[in-house]
This record gives sequence, C-alpha cells and structure tokens, in this order.
Amino acid sequence: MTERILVAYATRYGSTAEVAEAIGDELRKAGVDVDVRPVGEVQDLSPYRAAVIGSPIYMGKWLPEPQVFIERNQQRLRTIPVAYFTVGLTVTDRSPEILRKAEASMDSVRLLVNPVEVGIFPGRLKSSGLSFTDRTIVKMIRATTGDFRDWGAVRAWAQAVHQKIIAT
Ligand SMILES: Cc1cc2nc3c(=O)[nH]c(=O)nc-3n(C[C@H](O)[C@H](O)[C@H](O)COP(=O)(O)O)c2cc1C
Repeated sequence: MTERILVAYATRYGSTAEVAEAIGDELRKAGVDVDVRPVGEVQDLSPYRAAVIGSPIYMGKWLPEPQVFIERNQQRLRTIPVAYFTVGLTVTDRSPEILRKAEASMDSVRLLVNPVEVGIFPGRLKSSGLSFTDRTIVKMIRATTGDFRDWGAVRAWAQAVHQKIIAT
C-alpha cells in the first residue's frame, strides 16, 4: 500500500490552512509523502494510506465542508487511520470545561469515523479582513484578537499521529 498521507482542512481566514501545512511538513520530515489540500479539492481517497482532517470552530461547530466530506467518504475513511484536529480561540484556555466544549465540535464526525487521534489547537483571530457578520459577532462577544497558534504543540501532535499511523 502507498505511504501517502492526506492532510485535508477547511478554513475561513487561513489560520487552519497554516496549521495543516505545519502538520504536513512534520509528516514529511518523518519520511512520508503528504498532500495538504482544502477538503473541497479532494476528489479521490484511494491514493492515501491515512488521512488527517481539520477544521476551525465557528460558533461551537466545525465548518460544514469537512463534515460533508467525512459523511460522503465514511466507507473508505473507516478502512484507513484517520486523525482529526480542531482550531479555535477559546482553547487558549486549556481548562477541562473549555476543552470538552471544543471536543464536542467533533462529536458528529467521530460518530461517522472513529479517529486514532484528535488534536485541539489555539488559532488566530485577525481584527481586519473579517466578513461583516463575523466582525459583528467578534465585537458582540468582545473576542480577543491575536495569533495564539502553538507551533511546537502542532508539530508534536503530528509526530504522535505519525506514530499511530505506522502502528495501525
Ligand atoms: C464569528 C466567529 C466565531 C467563532 N467561534 C468560535 C468558537 O465557537 N469557539 C472557538 O474556540 N473559536 C471560535 N472562533 C475563533 C476561530 O475558531 C479562530 O479564529 C480560528 O483560528 C479561525 O480559523 P481560520 O482562520 O482557519 O478560519 C470564532 C471566530 C469567529 C470570527
């Protein structure tokens, strides 16, 4: 079987795409071929030995695209190791309650395909470039803007995922 791994992601403002690229880089360092793709561009899963799929959280939920992708491809995904990652701002606070809520954003996809690993990472919120609706929500909830991504944690997680994949 091929050693190629897919890292597929959804993003609205690019921060999850960069997390996906960092995961891809780390897997490449471990010696595997990796494709990092927006989930909407993935047509065929047959080349892949494993898949890492991630989304940012918006209003407590994953974006729809990766959920639809997992639902559509659940049969194939159930035959290979799959890992999920979630990017959100609340999880800069690593308290159990906050992490449990962030975990809940993956409940529906976990029911479809059980992952070998999950990762929850702090993201980035920019003050400019947001859609009108998102800007309004950010103002309303007085969200803190900034880049809280922890590249060390992302890379360590990618290494752990690689270990799980080769052990499966
Ligand atoms: C309108 C809006 C709603 C958000 N809702 C949540 C949320 O419910 N939980 C959370 O942890 N982060 C939330 N965030 C923060 C995003 O998950 C974070 O900024 C993420 O890094 C964005 O990813 P992207 O740049 O790939 O789109 C929200 C951000 C916006 C703009």
